[in-house]
Amino acid sequence: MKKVTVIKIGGNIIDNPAELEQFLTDFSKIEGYKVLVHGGGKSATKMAQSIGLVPQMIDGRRITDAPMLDVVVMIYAGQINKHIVAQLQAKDNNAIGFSGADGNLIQSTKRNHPTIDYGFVGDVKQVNTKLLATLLEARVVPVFCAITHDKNGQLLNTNADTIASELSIALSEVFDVTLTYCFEKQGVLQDSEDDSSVITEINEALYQKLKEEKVIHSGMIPKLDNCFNSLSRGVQKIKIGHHKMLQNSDIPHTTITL
Ligand SMILES: Nc1ncnc2c1ncn2[C@@H]1O[C@H](COP(=O)(O)OP(=O)(O)O)[C@@H](O)[C@H]1O
Ligand SMILES: CC(=O)N[C@@H](CCC(=O)OP(=O)(O)O)C(=O)O
Repeated sequence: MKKVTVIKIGGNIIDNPAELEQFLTDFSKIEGYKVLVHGGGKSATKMAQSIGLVPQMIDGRRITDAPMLDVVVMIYAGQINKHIVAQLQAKDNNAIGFSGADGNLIQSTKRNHPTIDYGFVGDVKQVNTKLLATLLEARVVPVFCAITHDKNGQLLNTNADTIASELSIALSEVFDVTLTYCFEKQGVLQDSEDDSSVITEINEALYQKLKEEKVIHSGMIPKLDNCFNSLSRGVQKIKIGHHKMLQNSDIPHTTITL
């Protein structure tokens, strides 16, 4: 089976131009088929606040009313996505930027929660694996933002960690997939403020224990939930860590196991 590397970067890297440039240099050197998924929650929050909107997150998901949807489409599918694509082109990677609406690559359904109105938030329903595989075989480097669609003309805001996970699950039907979540820390840490406390391997039992002890909290909870879901649905390998590990596998990081 051919291999694919799926990498997700979050808002803390994107918001720091020097870090982003360094990440893209490391990413551009990865050989073989690869897919980049980016978030940008931090930039969207700043932009929303600058025009008087009040950002609200529940369980790691942004409440997305119509004005907030306009902001996230502009920031994720526009500003961030196009800058990343241009920077990858400068590094001789033939990147193309996609939302889930482009080529019907990621179709989702509007979240229907019994008590919380998330607004225009989508849960992934289906990936166009065939088109994605064709793009990879044509040596395109797909760059996905956190916007999907419902196939009835409605754009939806979808958590970028979940997009990376769902794309990886879909690609596992055809490829041997390694999914890496890159962020500003070295991995899942015993002490979230101490980069030297990397937990090198974490399984579901250890995760539950560390969650109860509040060692793992906030954004790391949905990230790890996505990881265990992906592993149980066919993804071969999942890592969490700093992007330095992309070019140097000796750098400590966390490997997820079932
Ligand atoms: N045990 C832990 N180890 C590392 N990070 C942790 C841990 N527990 C909570 N976190 C938090 O999880 C965050 C990463 O999740 P998130 O904010 O969704 O990241 P991103 O969107 O940048 O990928 C870190 O910035 C950190 O504050
Ligand atoms: C529905 C939902 O919450 N969408 C996310 C999408 C961006 C994202 O996931 O960005 P990070 O990876 O930088 O956190 C949001 O708007 O924050």
